[in-house]
Amino acid sequence: MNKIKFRIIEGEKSEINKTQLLKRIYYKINENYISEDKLEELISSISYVKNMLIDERDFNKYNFNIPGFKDIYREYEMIKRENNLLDYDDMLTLTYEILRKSQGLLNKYRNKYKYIQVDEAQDTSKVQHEIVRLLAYPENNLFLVGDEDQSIYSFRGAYPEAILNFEREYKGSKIFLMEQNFRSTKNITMTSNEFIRGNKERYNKNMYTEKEEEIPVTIKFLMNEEEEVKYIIDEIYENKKLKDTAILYRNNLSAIPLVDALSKNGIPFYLRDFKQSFFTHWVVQDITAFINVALNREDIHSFERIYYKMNSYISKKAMEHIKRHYKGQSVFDLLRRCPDLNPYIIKRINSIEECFRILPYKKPKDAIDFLQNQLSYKEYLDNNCEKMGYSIENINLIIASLKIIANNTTSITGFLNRFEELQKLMDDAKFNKDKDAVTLSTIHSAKGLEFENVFMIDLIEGQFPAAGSISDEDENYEKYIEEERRLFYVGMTRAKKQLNLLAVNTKNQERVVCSRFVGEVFSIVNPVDKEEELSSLNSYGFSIGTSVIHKRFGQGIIIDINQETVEINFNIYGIKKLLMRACIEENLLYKI
Ligand SMILES: Nc1ncnc2c1ncn2[C@@H]1O[C@H](COP(=O)(O)OP(=O)(O)OP(=O)(O)O)[C@@H](O)[C@H]1O
Repeated sequence: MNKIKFRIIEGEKSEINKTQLLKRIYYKINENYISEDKLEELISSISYVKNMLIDERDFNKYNFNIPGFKDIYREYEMIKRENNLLDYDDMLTLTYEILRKSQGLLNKYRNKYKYIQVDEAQDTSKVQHEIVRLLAYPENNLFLVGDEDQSIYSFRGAYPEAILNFEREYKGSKIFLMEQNFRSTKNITMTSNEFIRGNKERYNKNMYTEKEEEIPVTIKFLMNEEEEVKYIIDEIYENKKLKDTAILYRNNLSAIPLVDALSKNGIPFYLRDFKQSFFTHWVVQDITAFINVALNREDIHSFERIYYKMNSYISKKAMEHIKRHYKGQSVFDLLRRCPDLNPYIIKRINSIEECFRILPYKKPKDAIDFLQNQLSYKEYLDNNCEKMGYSIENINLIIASLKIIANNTTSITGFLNRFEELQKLMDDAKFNKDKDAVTLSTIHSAKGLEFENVFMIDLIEGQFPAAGSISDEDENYEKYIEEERRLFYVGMTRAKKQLNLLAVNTKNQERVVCSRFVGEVFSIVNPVDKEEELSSLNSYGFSIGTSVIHKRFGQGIIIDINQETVEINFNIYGIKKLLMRACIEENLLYKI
């Protein structure tokens, strides 16, 4: 038999590295460098295709938000095939292929393993389940342990349906529900149990605990992100149990203002799995380049990064010209000496230089607003983000995080220094793992962990559920929301004694809508008798001016009401007229 030697391309140390290879292919196909977050998305998408056993011909049925995805995928597969390279996902698909083709090998392994046990079955992918199915047949001595309510990796191919369809797929099998919770107080167990019932794709479990009720689940609506951080710090000072406290968030970016505030207050923290990609993100690099040019008009490298991102009408040819003649002078002086410039362009160069002259005198946060508006960087982002495959919501979140750092500094040099300090603080925080320190983590990374005291923060629509690439008109929207609800549930069930859910009214000075999931928990911890609610409604329950949360439309204010209908001005969806009885009977509307 011919032996083929395969090489694995995973990990930084491998001879041929998967990420390097994908970066190269992306560049070849798109003639553009791939950013860190896009690279992550590309890797997940390839994993998804492999793990879900998706045929290339069906790619158009899926929403892969990566320019040239099909061509990148083909090229990646071809290079691996021609060079006998494998990534981790290929190890699964290849195993599956070999076992299907070679009856001899399949029999060998079937005989070798009489009993098969699978843990974390909710995170097991379709191809993994298919391999298990082949190996277990015909005895089917198969035992899966998992919790479909904690399945949070479907974006990279986890396949919880295998648990849900188990009895149908394996005739004569049995399901045992493990309903006793040994971790959390009664308050937390009952609230999270009720909450996850909002999902349909699940076994109907009745989680219970023999622990005491203890502290009720707390929901706080805070004015803004500064108040949110202040609230957490005050609570931590009161409790002082650093090691037993975790602050959990949906989006890695939420860590930035936290780190800023915790470090200033001398509270040690351990940062799980933070991706430094924030600091190297192209938007962050653009903004620092603007500031660098403002501080030093001779900084040609920073200028080259941004000259075409500010509506300057400076051509590539002019840029090449100044690079050729550059000897450490001001880029603006050089620009004015370019040949063939018309008076309009010269006027434009002068006005841009004036903006860069003013910028250092502004407060750091105003400086970011200024470069966005006066130097038209915002317009550049608005016009180009979607074209380049980035969601503008995400880009705005990144800018909002920068503004929070900026807001806590007094000069733009102070801002740049703090920015560097934060990078170092976050880098060093990974060494605090076993120290007496508060844990900061995304919910994804907190899976499997537990803490006495848990804060879930930034619980606002757009962040949780995240503003994904999926619209609410999409047929898969409900599936998407169910996955987000499971993630919320994973966060809630990390808490042993105290669970604090925090939402803000404004972020980056803009009104935001509280997460629908907070609304759902709110109605669980503040139950109302429906009949009583209906009769009080007829009199004074809800009235014009009452602030409400609607499960579907988020936060709003009642502007008109009668016995049958209620008219609400929603922050995001505008004015809607709804049937009062349906809102109450289906638990859709809550006062806040
Ligand atoms: N039979 C038991 N008696 C007492 N305590 C238990 C028992 N089983 C588990 N525990 C405790 O309950 C907590 C949760 O257990 P464990 O982490 O094993 O559960 P899990 O199902 O993996 O949870 P999750 O999937 O939510 O992370 C731990 O603190 C563990 O020590």
